[in-house]
Amino acid sequence: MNTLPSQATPPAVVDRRIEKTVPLITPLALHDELPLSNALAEAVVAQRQAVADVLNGTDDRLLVVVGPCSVHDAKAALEYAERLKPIAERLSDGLLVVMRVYFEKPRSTLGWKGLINDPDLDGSGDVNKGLRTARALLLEVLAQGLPVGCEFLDPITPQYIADTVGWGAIGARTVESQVHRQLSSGLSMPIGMKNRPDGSIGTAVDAIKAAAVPHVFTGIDHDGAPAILHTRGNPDCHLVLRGSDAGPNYDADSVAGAQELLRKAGVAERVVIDASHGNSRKDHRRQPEVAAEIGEQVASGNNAVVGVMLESFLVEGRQDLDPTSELTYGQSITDACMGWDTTEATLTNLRDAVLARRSTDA
Ligand SMILES: O=C[C@H](O)[C@H](O)COP(=O)(O)O
Ligand SMILES: C=C(OP(=O)(O)O)C(=O)O
Repeated sequence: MNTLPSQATPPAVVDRRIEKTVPLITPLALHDELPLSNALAEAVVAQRQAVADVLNGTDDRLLVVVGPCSVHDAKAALEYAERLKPIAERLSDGLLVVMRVYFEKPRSTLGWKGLINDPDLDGSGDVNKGLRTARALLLEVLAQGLPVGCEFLDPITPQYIADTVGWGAIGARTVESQVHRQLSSGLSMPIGMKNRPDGSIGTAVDAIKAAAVPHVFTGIDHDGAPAILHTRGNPDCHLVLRGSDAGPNYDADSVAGAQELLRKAGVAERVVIDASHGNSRKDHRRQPEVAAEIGEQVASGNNAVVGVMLESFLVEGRQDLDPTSELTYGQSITDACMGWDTTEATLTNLRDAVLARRSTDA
């Protein structure tokens, strides 16, 4: 459906490159359709507090954000959640497991932008369907008893799903953006700020400082009406080291360097390390060894390492989105992921590292 510009605006100057506009469901309508029950809302509040406790060191476990690079098939993501839940429970003496349920993909140039943007995987861009599918899946994962982690990319979509999210990320490509820092200052959950793709950690530290304080910016309210949002500031933002185009930054010296930057900036010295992306040089087979090295730092007593991120799915590797062939069930269509067996072993090693750190601290 095309909308018309205001009578007062000469058509020659408006929307010259907008092909069409389609009405977007309001946040309220989506929440009414797919409500978060009181019981699940209480769970989300508790999950966010649990994440904050790990970040603040009042809980000595490791936060582990693990799951597919992106969700393209809700059924496979739910099967992943069903498998993850018992492992998360078994390892809960050392790990706080959050399932990575990523719906928004920031692209370096072009590519599929995630399930919210394009749920039919064909460029048709049915965002209303994407939001419905995403929210329904988030509710199902929560019902499994797992906290969820999402990247926030589009500044409007949080109004539709953020009530279900226990941990969020601002990605490497947007961490310098004022829009994303302002957004983070108003989000209700802890937010990980990733180092920039070129390796700049200072930019993520700046983002942590910027998001910690109140901001005023424009957005939409729950009714979908344009609104001026006044935020309170988010004290739970933290650094995520994800390596860079030039190579990894998970080694002990890089972590010490990052701690120094955080200390100088006057923010908490806590670091989550992403074992994928630049840290695995985008080779999923390296993630277990990266996680093992992170585990060694943890086991040797480094309390600044508070979390690990892993990209993992039912089937290892990745596949191209090719309209002429069937997709392999449970395999990533964005970055390559570890497979299920490797994931379970990697999580177990990380738990053992936490137990070793605990015995060193005792
Ligand atoms: O995590 C996912 C990707 O690394 C990110 O979306 C960038 O992907 P691209 O470089 O293939 O666009
Ligand atoms: C895009 C991602 O990571 P990064 O921002 O570190 O590239 C991601 O985790 O999906």
